[in-house]
Amino acid sequence: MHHDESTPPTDFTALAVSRALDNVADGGKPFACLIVRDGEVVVEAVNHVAQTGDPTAHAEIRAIRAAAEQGITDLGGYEVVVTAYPCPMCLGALYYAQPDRVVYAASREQEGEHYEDGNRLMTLATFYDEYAKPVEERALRAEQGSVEDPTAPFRAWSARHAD
Ligand SMILES: Nc1nc2[nH]cnc2c(=O)[nH]1
Repeated sequence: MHHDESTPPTDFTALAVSRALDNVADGGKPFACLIVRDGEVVVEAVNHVAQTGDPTAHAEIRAIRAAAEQGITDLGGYEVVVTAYPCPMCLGALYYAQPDRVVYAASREQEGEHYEDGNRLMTLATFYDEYAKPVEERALRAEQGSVEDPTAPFRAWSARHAD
C-alpha cells in the first residue's frame, strides 16, 4: 500500500469503519465517508438510504454534497476516506469532485463476501461490468427517443461559452 508519510491513512480508515458501525447500530447501512485535509476531518457523512428511502443517499454522495454546502466544490487538496471502495455511482461523483486520493477500508470483494445491496438490475459483483457493456446490452433498458434536434442544448451552450 502506498501513502504519504505525512498523512497515514490507517487512522482515518479506522474512523470511517467506526462511523459505519455506528450507522448500523442506528438502523443504517454499513458505510461512512470522511473528507480530510492536512490531517483534519472537514466533512463526514454516513449512508442514509435506509433512513430516508433516497437510493442515492450513499455516504460518498452525502459527503460531497455537504462539502459543496460548505463552499468546497473541488476536492483538489483533499482526501476521501471510505468504509468500502466506492460503488460506480459514487466513483462517478468522485471523478467529478476530483479529490487527490481515495483511501478505502474494505475492497469491493471483501464487502461482497458479507453484504449485498438488493437490487433488481445488478449485484455488487456485476455492477462495474455493466458500464463496460454496449448501451443496448445493459440491464438498465435505455432507448434513444426521436427528436428533431437532440444536440441543440449543447450547441447553445457552446455558442454561449465561445470566446
Ligand atoms: N462505498 C459505498 N458503497 C455502497 N453501497 C451501497 N451504499 C454504499 C455507500 O454508501 N458507500
